[in-house]
Amino acid sequence: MAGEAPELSAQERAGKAFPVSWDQFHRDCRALTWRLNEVGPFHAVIAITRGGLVPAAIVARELGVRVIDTVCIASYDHNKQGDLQVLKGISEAAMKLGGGTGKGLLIVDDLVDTGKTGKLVREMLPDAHFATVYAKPMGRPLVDTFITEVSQDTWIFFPWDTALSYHPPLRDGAA
Ligand SMILES: O=P(O)(O)OC[C@H]1O[C@H](OP(=O)(O)OP(=O)(O)O)[C@H](O)[C@@H]1O
Ligand SMILES: O=c1[nH]c(=O)c2nc[nH]c2[nH]1
Ligand SMILES: [Mg+2]
Repeated sequence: MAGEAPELSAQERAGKAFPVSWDQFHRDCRALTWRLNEVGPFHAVIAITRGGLVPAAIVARELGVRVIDTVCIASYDHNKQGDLQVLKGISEAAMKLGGGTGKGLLIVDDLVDTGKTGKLVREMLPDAHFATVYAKPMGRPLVDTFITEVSQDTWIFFPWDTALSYHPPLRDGAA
């Protein structure tokens, strides 16, 4: 309606920014794998797409796991969370490897925020190990292993979503 303030996106509501470079992300994924190496071995990695694909590739490479499956879930349209949509479920072959409950499977995602995505996948694989690179407080209880916690009012900017651009000096009012 005319005159109404536009609804803020999740990213705008977050307020604080946590930009992550490719280099930092690779290091954080390696650090995550050091921890996961103590927990495994794992029969397969289940990547929550799309964000989980990048850490899943790095973690699987480091752990020597060659079976990788996806569970395809969409929730944030750009940066606003809508209803969760399962676009593709876990394959029969991966389900079999996890004995139907996910035992010995490793679920990987880039982050947990509200925890809605993680909760849905945990329900599909209750005995799997769930790992994320980053965690916000609301989603943290759902995760078995993660590397860095950021506050709930922080938006994480991943390298595949961003590009280098000019940033004005602080004294000119830049955040
Ligand atoms: O804990 P939650 O509040 O559920 O949010 C976390 C999820 O949100 C992002 O995925 P998104 O749905 O944006 O899709 P994408 O991975 O394809 O970018 C992120 O990759 C996590 O999967
Ligand atoms: O790029 C992203 N950064 C975030 O902090 C976030 N939270 C949910 N979904 C997200 N996507
Ligand atoms: Mg995702």
